[in-house]
Order: sequence, then structure tokens, then C-alpha cells
Amino acid sequence: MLVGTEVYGKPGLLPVEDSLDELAQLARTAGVEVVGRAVQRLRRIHPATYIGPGKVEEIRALVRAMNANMVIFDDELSPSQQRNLENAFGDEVRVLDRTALILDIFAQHAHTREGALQVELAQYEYRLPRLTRRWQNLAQQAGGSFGRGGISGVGLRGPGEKQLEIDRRRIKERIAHLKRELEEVRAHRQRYRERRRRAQIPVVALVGYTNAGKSTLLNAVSGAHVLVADQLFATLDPTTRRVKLPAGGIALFTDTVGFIQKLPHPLVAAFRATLEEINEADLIIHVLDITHPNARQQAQVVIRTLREIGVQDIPMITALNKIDRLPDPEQARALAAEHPDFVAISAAYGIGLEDLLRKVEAILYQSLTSVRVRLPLSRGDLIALFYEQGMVEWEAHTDSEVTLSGRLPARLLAAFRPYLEHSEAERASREPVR
Ligand SMILES: Nc1nc2c(ncn2[C@@H]2O[C@H](COP(=O)(O)OP(=O)(O)OP(=O)(O)O)[C@@H](O)[C@H]2O)c(=O)[nH]1
Ligand SMILES: [Mg+2]
Repeated sequence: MLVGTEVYGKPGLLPVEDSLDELAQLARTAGVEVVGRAVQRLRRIHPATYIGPGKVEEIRALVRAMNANMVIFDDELSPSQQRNLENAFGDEVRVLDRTALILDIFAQHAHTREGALQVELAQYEYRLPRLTRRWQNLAQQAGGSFGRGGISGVGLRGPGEKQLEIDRRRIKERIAHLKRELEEVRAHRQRYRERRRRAQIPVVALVGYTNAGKSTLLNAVSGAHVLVADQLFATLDPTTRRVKLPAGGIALFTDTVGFIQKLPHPLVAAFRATLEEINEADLIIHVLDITHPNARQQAQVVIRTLREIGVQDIPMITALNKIDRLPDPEQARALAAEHPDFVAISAAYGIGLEDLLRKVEAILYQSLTSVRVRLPLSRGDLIALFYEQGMVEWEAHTDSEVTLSGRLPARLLAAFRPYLEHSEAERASREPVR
């Protein structure tokens, strides 16, 4: 049973019905069968139960009638709202929100150690304030997926207050432990990235709304075999593949976790490190499902999320995907022609990919970006590189460092990024050399 709301005067990004469609798709991905939905248009949010008391009654009746054992809210519920609603709906009914649902999907789809650690951390942080006597013991909770298990009828009375305290303490310990482990994993990955940066192969990040076709595109251009599925958040762990560009250049393409509207905060926090890697890309390909009825809003969410994780001054190409589905593909081509950074493609049918890769190559290899970097003298390698492959327009020395101002090919940007003078970061002006 799904519940969506709309507060008068405060419209969400999507109409409530469209947001519920998305929630239904999330539920399906998590393995939950949706038997009904309810919508309430509210003048204000009720502090105790989020929705109004009349609606609580109505949903309680519906849940009974349809024999549902779960009510999923599209909006984030506070721990006490969740508790009050569970009390109102009765013992056999679990109340969840969008956040819990996405957390569950993430838990099912995380395969790398870092991914799994990040999800577990987010899950515990979400649960800590929500521990109540109704909730089962930790072992059962840690199993995560309600999609598979569901609640059991016995033992619902659960542990007493004392047990609750023990559980809380254990969760806190576990959270501290997970944070330490994550730091280790990240330090390791950081070293790996350093190596990659020294190899000077440019990095292209595929970003976009979940289900836009990022993994399909990665597979199409690299021959990789990343899981493609008509599911939300099929990909959680970043995959990187080497791609040959038409004129002989190479680039590393990285597939990343998709974005979604109302992305739960604990998840943004947990995945911040992964997301922030987008910052180190030399180029971003924004994959957009141009056939989705909410394509415009989805693009907005992506742009906004990129801004939130601090992405700026990275060149971006927008790939209008799935044009094979349009009744008139010319429509997409016309749209793409309007803007130099748009390309119309079909990742699934290999349409427009050559065009896309040519654009990628042009930006990475044939255009220069204005930068100003402060390099310690110990980085003689980078100083030499700037002189050899870039154009130095201005320089200044001190005893310990050199400041260089000039233009660099985009594929070298990542190597210099740690030394960029951000305060003066000139807007990435991409002028062709030839
Ligand atoms: N018709 C059509 N379907 C496509 C195209 N590209 C991707 N799809 C389908 O769209 C769905 C999602 O594709 P994915 O590549 O898994 O999307 P994603 O962006 O990686 O999604 P997440 O990893 O879940 O965020 C799959 O069912 C694909 O088969 C396309 O060009 N045309
Ligand atoms: Mg994917």
C-alpha cells in the first residue's frame, strides 16, 4: 500500500501521482507487490502522523480490506510519525518511507566492499532513532530485505527496555566500526586513483537519473558486461572501463550510481565519497532518457545533485538516450542539433555512439581549458608536463612553488586538479586549438 501527499502551495518537483509511480517502481525493484495507493492533499503536515487522522482511518480500512502488510510513504517520516502510524495500523503492518525502501534496494544491490559498508552504515544510522520494542532483534534487522523475509507473526512484543538499550549500544559500536573500516577502504582506493591520475588517462563519468541507460551505454562503448536491468538502482558500485575513441585516443569511462528525486539524506551522506569522485572526471556524460514523461524534471534533479556534490567547471555532454523509442527520431536529432553539447543516441541499438565518442574525443584531446595551478617544486614532473603539452601564459616563482597560468588539454586536468587554484578557477573555456 503506497501513500503520497501534496501540501497546498508547496508542489513537489513531480506531480504526486508521478512520484507515486516512481515509488511503485522502487517497491517492485525491492520485491514488494503493490496492491493499492492513496493520495492526500494536505493544508499542512500533521506532526504526529504526517497525514490527517481521517486519512489514517481510511488507510487502515484499506489495508485491512486488501490484506496488505506494509504501508510505504513517499515522504520521509520522522521516527515518531512512523511509530504512531504503526500503532494506528496495527501489529501486522509495517510502516516504511521512501528512504527505507531505497536503503533496502541499495542493500540488495551493493556488491563491492565499499558499497556494502556504505549501505550498512546508512541503514544503521537510519535505524538508530527508530529502534522500538516493536522492532525485532538486531540479527533479524541486519538481514535487511523485507522483500524476501517479511515480518513474522510471533515475538512481535519484542525485547524489553533493557534489551533496547543493549541494541542501541551495539548499533553505535557497529557504526563506529563501519566508519573506521570505510576509511581504510577509501584510503586504498585513493592510492589507486593517484596511480590512475599519474597514468594520465582521461576519465569520463557517466551520470544520470536511475534507469536512464548509463550501464547500457558503458557496455555499448566498451564491450563491458555491467548488469542492465529495468530496475531502479541496478548499479551501485562504480565500474570503470577503457574505451577507444575514433581518432585513436583513449579514455576511462566510469558508470556510477543513478540519481533520484527525494534522494534520502543518509544515502547522500553515505555515498558522498563515491559521488565526489565525479569531481575528478575530465568530462561528464549526462545520460538522459529523453522518452521518459518526466525527462525534464529528471534532468533538473541530476543538475541539482551534481551541484550539491560540488561539481563545477567540468565539461558536460548531454546524451539524449533511447531515441529508438521515439515515434520520430528526427525530433531528438533536431533537439540535439540545437545545442553543441547534446547528442541523440540509442545505447541499446548503437545509434549515435560514434558521434558521441567523437565529441568526447574533441573535448578531451583537442580543446584546451584555462587553468591556474600552484605546484610545489617537488612536482617537477607536472611542471614539465604543463610546458610540454599545455600553453603557459604566465608564471611566478617562490622558493617552494611555481604558479602557472595557461591552458591545458582536458585529459591532463585530473593530474593537475589537486593543485588548481579554485578561488580563481577561470570558467572552463573550451576553445579548440586548431
Ligand atoms: N529502448 C531502449 N532501452 C534502453 C536504452 N538504453 C537503456 N535501455 C533500457 O533501460 C533500462 C535501464 O538501463 P540501464 O543501463 O540499466 O540504466 P542505468 O542508468 O544504468 O540504471 P541504474 O543503474 O539502475 O541507475 C534497461 O531496461 C535497458 O535495457 C535505449 O537506448 N533504448
Ligand atoms: Mg546501471
